[in-house]
Amino acid sequence: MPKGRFITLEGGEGVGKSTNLRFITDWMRERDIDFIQTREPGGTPLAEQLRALLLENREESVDPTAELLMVFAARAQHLAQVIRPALARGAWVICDRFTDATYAYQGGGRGLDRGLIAQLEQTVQGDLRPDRVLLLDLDPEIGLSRAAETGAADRFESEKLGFFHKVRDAYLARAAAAPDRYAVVNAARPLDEVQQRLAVELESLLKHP
Ligand SMILES: Nc1ncnc2c1ncn2[C@@H]1O[C@H](COP(=O)(O)OP(=O)(O)OP(=O)(O)O)[C@@H](O)[C@H]1O
Ligand SMILES: Cc1cn([C@H]2C[C@H](O)[C@@H](COP(=O)(O)O)O2)c(=O)[nH]c1=O
Repeated sequence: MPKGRFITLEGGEGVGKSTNLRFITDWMRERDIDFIQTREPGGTPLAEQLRALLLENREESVDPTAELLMVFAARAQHLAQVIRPALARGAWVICDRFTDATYAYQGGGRGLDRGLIAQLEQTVQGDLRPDRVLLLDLDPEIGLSRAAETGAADRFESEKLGFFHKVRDAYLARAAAAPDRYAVVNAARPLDEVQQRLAVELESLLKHP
């Protein structure tokens, strides 16, 4: 049976995830790879409803622990309904954000305890972790100005610059701690260069399951 791969695409706001997801899915289609594209928070009707609740701007401030639990509630549903079944049939899964975003946004940005995040990760995912995390890294000032061109700011995008520096630092710290599983891609480089780098990572995943 073919072995699926679990790939996640990560990074701060406006780093080019949507643009590069199109490149990645085209790359898979050209190789006749059985794959699904999905995202977090979201990926099922219930998880998409939780996403809308998490992203919408609201008067009431959101307690960071409530935010964390909503993220993991969406993830539990997404894993059960979409990710685990796809991997079980041998498909590749390319997911726009996953638990590294929780370590970066709720851990780094909100300052929640990493140990608590790790406990929830183990409870919700068991031993399942992405095979490769493609981390698009960019100075948040550049990312936010790119993101501003694509629409109105949601609840996360409305945070202050310092929040996004903490998010970036948390992502980079995770990548530095497990360099075999993370590919840090400089998203400040021209798009064709970014995509050449992504292609190298994808080829290596194809050759070395
Ligand atoms: N390497 C790059 N160099 C210059 N501009 C880029 C690069 N990558 C993406 N962009 C541009 O940056 C903008 C944001 O890209 P994109 O929407 O793909 O980012 P995103 O991370 O998905 O952000 P968001 O979550 O806000 O949609 C787009 O206008 C895109 O064309
Ligand atoms: C998975 C996950 C996501 N977030 C935040 C990060 C982003 O601001 C939004 C998702 O929007 P985008 O279209 O991917 O930019 O959700 C988070 O805070 N924690 C998470 O675990």
